[in-house]
Amino acid sequence: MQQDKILILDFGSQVTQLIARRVREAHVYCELHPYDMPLSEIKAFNPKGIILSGSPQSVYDDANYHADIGLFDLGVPVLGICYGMQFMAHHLGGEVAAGNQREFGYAQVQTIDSKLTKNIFDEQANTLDVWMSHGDKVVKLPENFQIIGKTDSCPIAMMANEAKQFYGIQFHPEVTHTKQGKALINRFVLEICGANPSWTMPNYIDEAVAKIRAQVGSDEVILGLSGGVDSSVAAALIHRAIGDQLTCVFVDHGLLRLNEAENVMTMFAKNLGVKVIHVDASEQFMSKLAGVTDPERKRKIIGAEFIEVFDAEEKKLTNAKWLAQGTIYPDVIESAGAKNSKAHAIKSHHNVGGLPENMKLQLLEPLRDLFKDEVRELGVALGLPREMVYRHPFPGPGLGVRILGEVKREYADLLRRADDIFIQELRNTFNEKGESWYDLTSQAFAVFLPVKSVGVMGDGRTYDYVVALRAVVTSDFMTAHWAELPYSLLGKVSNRIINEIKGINRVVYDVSGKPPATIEWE
Ligand SMILES: Nc1ncnc2c1ncn2[C@@H]1O[C@H](COP(=O)(O)OP(=O)(O)OP(=O)(O)O)[C@@H](O)[C@H]1O
Ligand SMILES: O=c1[nH]c(=O)c2[nH+]cn([C@@H]3O[C@H](COP(=O)(O)O)[C@@H](O)[C@H]3O)c2[nH]1
Ligand SMILES: NC(=O)CC[C@H](N)C(=O)O
Ligand SMILES: [Mg+2]
Repeated sequence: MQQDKILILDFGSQVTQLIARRVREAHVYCELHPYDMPLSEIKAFNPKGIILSGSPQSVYDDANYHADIGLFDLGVPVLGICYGMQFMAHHLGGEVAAGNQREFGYAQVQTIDSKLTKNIFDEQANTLDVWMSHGDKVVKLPENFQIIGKTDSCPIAMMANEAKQFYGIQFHPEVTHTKQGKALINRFVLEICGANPSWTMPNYIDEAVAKIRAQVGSDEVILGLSGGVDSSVAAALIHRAIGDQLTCVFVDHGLLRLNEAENVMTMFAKNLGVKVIHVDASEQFMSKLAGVTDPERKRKIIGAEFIEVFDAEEKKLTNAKWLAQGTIYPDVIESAGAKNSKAHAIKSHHNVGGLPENMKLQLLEPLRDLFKDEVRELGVALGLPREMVYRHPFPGPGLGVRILGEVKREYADLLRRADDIFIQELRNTFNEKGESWYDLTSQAFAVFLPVKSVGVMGDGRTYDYVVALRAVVTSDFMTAHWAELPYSLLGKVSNRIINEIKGINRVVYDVSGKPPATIEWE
């Protein structure tokens, strides 16, 4: 089935990804492309509508970001958001100027009837509660446009050429702070563009299965299974498509969570009938890591060892031509961004993603177009248990980056148990709305500090290790707040860890945000 598609041209706003999220939530497929996508490619994409994003730039600057204005002649509806609106105004004969006052945050827009705002109001007729973030504004309308919304400080807050179905809005409908934002995007996508809301997970599964079958034919596929969300969902999807042609390799580096290996094997091999090779490489990893304390060296060693193990397993398969990976859409967008970035390398992230080129395998990445929550929805639709699909992410190097300094089996064993207690208590403690603290945090874990402190237990002196608890709330893992866990929960976790695990006599809670700290300690 041919999906209707919306094209989003990205002029570099911080929140462009959210536009894509909102369109997908309306069950319409969309893709995000750089603003300078050539017109021929835009035509070939055949969008039902185009959305122009916001931007840090100003349209009247020489260095402005310039999309091909031929897009206004394609006969498809266009929605310009913030810079996108200013771009539309600037190129269709209107005028944009620097405002004398930056407008940032909440504003109320008084609307005038238009197709874009039809039926989106409940009782408070004709006012929108919106989030603004701009310094420039449209000061003169382009020809055949009319004002469809205004605020006190921004007389042209919304504009439209209804005949051509061009709409410009100065605020950001994609952020949740804009109360009717979702409704506005739905109006644009479903009513104005007339896109068919056929982007649903069951439809997606059928399509993806057919595509995987066509792509791999009778070849064998190999996949690194971590027990995390992305590789698990990829495995389930590919298994649905090609059954036993898929072989998963699950590497136990000795730095996994408590019972992880058993859980992964039970679920995939036993319950789902997926072929999984369980490689116990813990000796190999531990001996390579012995005596190494530098975080970057540890990461490099773990990465290189992963490759060794993987390479060796691949050689045992006779007909493997494909390497499957759980790459998801934010990975694709971020790595495109990273190519032009001059950003500092803070840590080398390791997964099997950096496999050596001489493996000569072609990449199979069936989740490339999906956001994380869509991947989760897909996992549930494929029959994976919710508990696994809604897990916190777990880094490839595992406990290796959560044991500070030298990694020892003894430390890993203590840490695994402490971590398990923390996670159990998060899962079993709820806020007043009945949500578990596990679900209220984005990632939580324990960290092993190889320092000893003095304690007293049962009238005797102890001299044991320290464990730090880390829990963060974040939507993108690029920035994060430490989670404000209830003291009673922290108290219970601390008590249990110290009482149940001989060797740990002190528990501390990490109250650092990212930045300046990172989420993992190494
Ligand atoms: N222990 C492991 N054995 C085999 N492959 C692994 C292992 N750890 C990581 N990988 C590979 O590295 C990839 C990237 O890891 P990453 O943690 O980013 O994703 P994930 O584990 O699938 O999902 P999540 O983000 O939920 O942890 C995985 O998809 C998997 O293919
Ligand atoms: O697959 C991975 N391989 C890695 O090497 C790695 N290092 C950090 N992380 C995860 O990335 C997110 C951000 O972590 P940091 O704030 O510590 O950089 C957090 O979710 C971390 O758990 C990794 N994931
Ligand atoms: N968020 C935006 O798109 C801002 C656009 C433009 N840079 C302005 O300040 O008005
Ligand atoms: Mg993982």
